[in-house]
Amino acid sequence: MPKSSLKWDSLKYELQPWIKNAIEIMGFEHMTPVQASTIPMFAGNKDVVVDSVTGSGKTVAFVIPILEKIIHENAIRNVKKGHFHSLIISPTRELAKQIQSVINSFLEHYEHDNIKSQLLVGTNEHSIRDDVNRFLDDRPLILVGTPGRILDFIQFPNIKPQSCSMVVLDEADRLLDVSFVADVENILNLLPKQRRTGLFSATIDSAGSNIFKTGLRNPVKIKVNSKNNQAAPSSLKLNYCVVDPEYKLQQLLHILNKFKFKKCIVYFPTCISVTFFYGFIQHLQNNQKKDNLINEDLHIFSLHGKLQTTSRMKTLQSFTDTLNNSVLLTTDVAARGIDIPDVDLVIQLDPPNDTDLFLHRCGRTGRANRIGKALTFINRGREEDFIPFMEVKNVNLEEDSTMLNPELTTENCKEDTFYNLFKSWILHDRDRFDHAVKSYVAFIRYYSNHSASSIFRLQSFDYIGLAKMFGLFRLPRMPEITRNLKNADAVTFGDGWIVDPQTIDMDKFHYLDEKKEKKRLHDLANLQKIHDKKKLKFELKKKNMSWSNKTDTKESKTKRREKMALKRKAIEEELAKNDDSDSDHEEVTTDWKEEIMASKKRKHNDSGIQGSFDDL
Ligand SMILES: Nc1ncnc2c1ncn2[C@@H]1O[C@H](COP(=O)(O)OP(=O)(O)OP(=O)(O)O)[C@@H](O)[C@H]1O
Repeated sequence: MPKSSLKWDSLKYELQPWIKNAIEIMGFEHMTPVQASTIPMFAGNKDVVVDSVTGSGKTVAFVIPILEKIIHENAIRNVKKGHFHSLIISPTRELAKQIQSVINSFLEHYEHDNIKSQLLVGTNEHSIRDDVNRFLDDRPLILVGTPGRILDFIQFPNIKPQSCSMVVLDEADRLLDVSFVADVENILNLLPKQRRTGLFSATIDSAGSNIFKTGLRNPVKIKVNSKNNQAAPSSLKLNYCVVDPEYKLQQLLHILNKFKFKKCIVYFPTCISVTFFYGFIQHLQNNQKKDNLINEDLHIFSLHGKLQTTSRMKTLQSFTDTLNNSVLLTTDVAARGIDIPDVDLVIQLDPPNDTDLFLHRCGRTGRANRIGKALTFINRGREEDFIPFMEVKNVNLEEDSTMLNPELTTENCKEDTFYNLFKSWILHDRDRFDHAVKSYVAFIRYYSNHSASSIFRLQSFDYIGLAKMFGLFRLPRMPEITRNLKNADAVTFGDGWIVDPQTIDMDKFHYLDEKKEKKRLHDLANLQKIHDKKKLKFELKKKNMSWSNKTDTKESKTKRREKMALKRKAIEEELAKNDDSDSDHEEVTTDWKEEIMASKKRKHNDSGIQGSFDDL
């Protein structure tokens, strides 16, 4: 698009003077291409499906049409108490809050205070009833929130969705995937059919035919790629480097220590790994003077979906407000939509298990034509196929190993003081060990769900390297490891030990927490008292059974119970039908008994000793 056609004056839609004023004060000299294409359509009478790269200004492209429509439809007068004019749905609380602040930054320039917005996100601080009361008191015209909370809210008797005339699904492909689509459909079914609908995302094609579930009417598709037809903006440098899993954390610290940045977002695969590594990194910072492993001036924050809403919002704000050397350790909760202008570096410790998320994560930097760098760690070996795989999706990644410490490879690094330090931190409190094991197991689970499963293969995974990255000295017992780890004995001390088992006495490995330690000692004493060999075997099995097997057993138990209940119901129905037929009764009873026998047999077969690892 030529620059002249991006002048606000050239827009084929006359904006309200106060909106023009707001745009000028916000310093938006030109429209972005997506704004130039979307505003006249959406503010006119068209439904839109907008597919535009990350950081290209989609929020303003739907906020301006909503504000314009409110004025044109005289919603301030026409929308009665209990009704609202527009609804914006977002997949995360953080994004919903951010959208609301963009709306408010426009409304600051409106001469009256009768256009208001309200945030609807789940929090412990106020209930839906509080949201409803506030809504009835404040009479906001625009609602912004997450699907679950919005659905609960609009089903309240006092809330009348009949006047809603505009609805926006931001990150629409995410809102239409399995985890949200049912709620979103239910919300849309409660809204009037005569409305304008807008779907926005940088990866909208992934929504496939689900976009038709949104009740679009003759939509216009607006697509804005970057200059070279790439799926990422041209201001964003996409790099990768090949690393050995066991040195990943050290490489990350090396980069954070050695390179200058304002804000850096580091993506971890799971919530538990964020808390685990955050804990260790905090320890390194507290001992910075002694160990000198992390720069004093780094400000480290952690954010993930298992934290309370208020704490999440506060962390994001602190990260935004810290101007230099600010590092956010996070998960995909902060992958989509989050707009923090000064983020100049994104690091992914592993590619995400959904390839669309790769673009969203990278897109937290290089926004609105600012320069940004996104670096992805790829495990040496099979994972290197990820690069050509992404090329096919119009995502070109360039290798850049210049930020790495070349000493940190399995070949070069003989004595690993960092690993020893990590290990001794874990050995200080058994809770840390439990945490490490859980994080490790969660990672394997995460890895096994990769959408590109031919590249991210459990069969060729470096389980020992990963265990070292988590500071573990013994592999947890998992079927995935037993099945896939070849030559375990050659590289370990046997029985899952990565270090010499003589050096760690598991019976003396204690919890700092008094209660936990008391229970551990009590269980240990009980175990020592058992002289009956069979019982001891059983208790040991219970204690050492692998984490994932425990879950599997629980799951299969529930499944079996459900199956039995269904069977019982079917038999009862059958009996009721054939009340007077003895032979049939006999046949059914036999069948029922057989089922019980088979179930007992199954239980018996399942009860072989599973493992001898002393983990969870
Ligand atoms: N016309 C404009 N000129 C300059 N900057 C703009 C303009 N419009 C929006 N921006 C800025 O661009 C940045 C990115 O905008 P926004 O968050 O809407 O992107 P997005 O396309 O929704 O990205 P994502 O797909 O990652 O959600 C914001 O900081 C916003 O203030």
